[in-house]
Amino acid sequence: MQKKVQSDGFMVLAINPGATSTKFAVYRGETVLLKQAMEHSVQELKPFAQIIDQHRYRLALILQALDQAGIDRRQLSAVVGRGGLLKPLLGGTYRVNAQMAADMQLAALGQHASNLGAVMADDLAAELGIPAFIVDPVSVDEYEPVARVSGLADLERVSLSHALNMKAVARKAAKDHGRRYDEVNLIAAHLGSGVSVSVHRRGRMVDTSSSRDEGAFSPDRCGSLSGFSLVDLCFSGKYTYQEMRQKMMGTGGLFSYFGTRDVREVEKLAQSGNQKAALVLEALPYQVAKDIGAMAAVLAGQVDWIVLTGGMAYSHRIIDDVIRRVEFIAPVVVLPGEEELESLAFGVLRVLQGEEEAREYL
Ligand SMILES: Nc1ncnc2c1ncn2[C@@H]1O[C@H](COP(=O)(O)OP(=O)(O)OP(=O)(O)O)[C@@H](O)[C@H]1O
Ligand SMILES: CCCC(=O)O
Repeated sequence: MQKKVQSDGFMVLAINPGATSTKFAVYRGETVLLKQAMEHSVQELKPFAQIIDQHRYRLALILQALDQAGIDRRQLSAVVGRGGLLKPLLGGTYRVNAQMAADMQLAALGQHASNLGAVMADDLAAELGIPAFIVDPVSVDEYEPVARVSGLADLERVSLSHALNMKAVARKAAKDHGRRYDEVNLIAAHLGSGVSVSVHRRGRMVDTSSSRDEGAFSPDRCGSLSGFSLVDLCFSGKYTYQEMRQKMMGTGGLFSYFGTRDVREVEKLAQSGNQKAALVLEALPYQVAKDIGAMAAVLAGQVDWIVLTGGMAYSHRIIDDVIRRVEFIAPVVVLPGEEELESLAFGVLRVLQGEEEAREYL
């Protein structure tokens, strides 16, 4: 496969599929040429039985947007997608190969919108004869053996998290302080539709919690629950297996209390005097702070910075309460939103420019 390079740098399309949105951007070198987020309504995605079935539909929307913006896709040097629920792997940039595409189609480790990223990138790259990549997928696993022990011999703790954004903001926080990611100790918390809290010890993400199955709840995920109560609910006959999984990730968290995943709507409820909303909005940062405290113990208190990121980091009500509870541990850096498209594109640029080797997925 030939490397296409324009006179003014490599041109990369980055694709970040979320549960209800597809974000994408085109970069020439480090300059962004086009950045868009398309929202998908529940109605729009209803015809697709499985999340992965949406890949052609979402890709067609991106190609339409490129045409409308006058961007010739034949000029692209590479396509990169957000990496999904793959086998556990080290952080870095991976070439999409047949094994990865097949694993994403099968969704053996579960359905997740990020599974679309590799498949969409691969589809377009194959048409254009250019390489497809993913960077720091949700299954980045840099745990040490001690972090894998769950306390029940049947089960092992797994590393599934918002690795892409947390590694990106951890790198940024280190760089902004004149340090390298691999020489500092950080705790990064991604506060989005899902919450992940992670420990970064000298460039490796050695422990995480994720509201998908552990730790703080989030706008639509329930996080840790009382084990006995959960088992009772599963066997109560009230819900099917699929419904219970949906409760853990999709209709849990704030959604289960208020029927919305939007923190701003719950904030409005609280401001209008709804006491339940005020209480649940107090519990969310309380639980995030508890996770951060636990991760500080992983580092034996040797924490350079705590970094808070994700959409909820725009909420003063939430973020100020987390800061109040954890600032005794280390200085807190707030980087609201996400750096995911940029991190995807820059991860690939490092490979195209020969600064880093692409990893092979086995
Ligand atoms: N300005 C804001 N103030 C308060 N909350 C906000 C604001 N902007 C976004 N949010 C909240 O952030 C959450 C979504 O965050 P984000 O956009 O990072 O998530 P996502 O990309 O949908 O999912 P994920 O981060 O789990 O991949 C929503 O609950 C939203 O209401
Ligand atoms: C699957 C890990 C990240 C998330 O909760 O979405």
